Amino acid sequence: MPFIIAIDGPAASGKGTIARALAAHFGFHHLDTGLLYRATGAKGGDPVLAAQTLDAGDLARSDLRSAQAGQAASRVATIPEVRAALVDFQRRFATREPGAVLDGRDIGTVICPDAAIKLYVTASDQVRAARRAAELGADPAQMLAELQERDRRDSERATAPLKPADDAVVLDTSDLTIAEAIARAIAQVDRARA
Ligand SMILES: Nc1ncnc2c1ncn2[C@@H]1O[C@H](COP(=O)(O)OP(=O)(O)OP(=O)(O)O)[C@@H](O)[C@H]1O
Ligand SMILES: Nc1ccn([C@@H]2O[C@H](COP(=O)(O)O)[C@@H](O)[C@H]2O)c(=O)n1
Repeated sequence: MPFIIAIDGPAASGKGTIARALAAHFGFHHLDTGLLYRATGAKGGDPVLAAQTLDAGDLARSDLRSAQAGQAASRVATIPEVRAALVDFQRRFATREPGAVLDGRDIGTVICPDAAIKLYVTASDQVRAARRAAELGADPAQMLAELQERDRRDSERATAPLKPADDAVVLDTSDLTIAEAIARAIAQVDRARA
C-alpha cells in the first residue's frame, strides 16, 4: 500500500519546498498539483477543455511560475468541471509505489482524504509576500496584494476551498528557516510511519 503525504496551504507558504524535500528524503514521487491549474489557466480557450486535454507539453511551459499564471490558475480553479477533470490524474499519481507527496489546496480534504499524514503549511501574509518577491524579483507590496487576492479566491470558492483538513498537522514556517521547516516535516512523517 503506497504511503501518501498530503500537503496543503496558502500561496508561497513553502509547500513545494517541503514537498520536494520530503519526496527526496523518503524516495517518494512528488506532484505539484498547482502546476495542473497553472497550465490549465495558461492554455487559454475553454478552461474545461484545457483541463481535459492537458499534456506534458502544457506542464513544461516556462511561464507557469509567474504571478499572472498564478492568478489565471486561481480563476480556473473555481470552476467545478475543471477540478473534476483533474481529479483522476491526481488520485492515480497518489497510488505510485513506494509513496507519493502531493501539494496543493485540496489534497487532504478532497483528493486524498485517507492520506497517511496531512500537513497544512502556512506563514504570515507578510513573510510569504517577502519570500515570493525575493524569488520573482518583484515588489513585496504588489506580491502581498496578489497573494491575498489569490488566497481569498481559493478560500471562498464553493468547490474544494482551501482549508486545513480536520486531521491536518499545521506547520507555520513564518519563523523557520527552510532547513528547520523540512526537519519538522520529516519528524511528522517519521511519527506517522512509526
Ligand atoms: N522556511 C522558509 N524560509 C525562507 N524561505 C522559504 C521558506 N520556505 C520556502 N521559502 C521560499 O519561499 C518561496 C515560496 O516557497 P514555495 O514555492 O515552496 O511555496 P509554495 O507554497 O509551494 O508556493 P505556491 O503555492 O505558489 O506554489 C520560495 O522562494 C522558497 O525558496
Ligand atoms: N490542489 C490545488 C492546487 C492549486 N490550486 C489552484 O492553483 C493555483 C496555483 O497553485 P500554486 O500552488 O502553484 O500556487 C492556486 O492559487 C489555486 O487556485 C487548486 O485550486 N488546488
